[in-house]
Amino acid sequence: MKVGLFFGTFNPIHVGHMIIANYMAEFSDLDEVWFVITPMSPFKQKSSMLSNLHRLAIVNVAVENYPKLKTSDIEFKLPQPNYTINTLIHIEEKYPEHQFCLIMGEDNLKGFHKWKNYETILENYELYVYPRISEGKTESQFLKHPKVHTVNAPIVQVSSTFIRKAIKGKKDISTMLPSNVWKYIDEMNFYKT
Ligand SMILES: Nc1ncnc2c1ncn2[C@@H]1O[C@H](COP(=O)(O)OP(=O)(O)OP(=O)(O)O)[C@@H](O)[C@H]1O
Ligand SMILES: O=C(O)c1ccc[n+]([C@@H]2O[C@H](COP(=O)([O-])O)[C@@H](O)[C@H]2O)c1
Repeated sequence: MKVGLFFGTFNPIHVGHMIIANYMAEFSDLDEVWFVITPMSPFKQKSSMLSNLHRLAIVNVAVENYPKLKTSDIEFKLPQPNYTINTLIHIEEKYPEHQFCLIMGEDNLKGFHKWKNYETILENYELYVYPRISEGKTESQFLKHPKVHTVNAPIVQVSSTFIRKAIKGKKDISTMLPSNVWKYIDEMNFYKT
């Protein structure tokens, strides 16, 4: 089976993430998309971060009605910050029967040369890149690379930061999260203080 790995902190997961995962699962040759919940992303500050288990629980709620979308907690036991190359090695060992690819926004591809062992990643894994509005230029070595595939998924400009702030500000942004996720977050009183 061909599996696309979508890495993120998902604090919380929102419709922007869901639409990309759904589009990849339905309109590319990927059989499944796995959300890999990252305890600590190498370049991100931990601001108002829910625990790993709570973020995983929210993503589990989000995917419960989509058989092609799954979650992975493989990074929970790996050293932090979580470098994707380490996770890929572990996931290959755990699931030798699957072929793994990376799902990445064009914004992340712009900074990909800063990732740990990015050359090794590119040599060994296909990258499924979706468009995002962002500053700067994507290096042509990446855009032209035979392992990089552009997938024309819709652009949705929502972020977890926006959602956290909006919930704290008592705004009703329920349309920006899957409805069962909104219900769960609301019941658990996440991000309200
Ligand atoms: N609206 C969106 N559409 C497509 N991709 C997104 C969107 N928001 C985030 N991503 C990408 O999804 C991956 C995981 O996202 P992440 O969990 O960091 O969410 P985020 O919304 O960027 O979070 P935060 O606002 O807390 O930084 C990252 O590679 C990120 O660039
Ligand atoms: O491996 C790296 O060097 C590396 C550097 C930056 C980001 N990543 C991965 O990319 C994911 C998205 O990154 P971010 O910073 O956009 O949240 C994050 O969850 C990490 O798994 C990985």
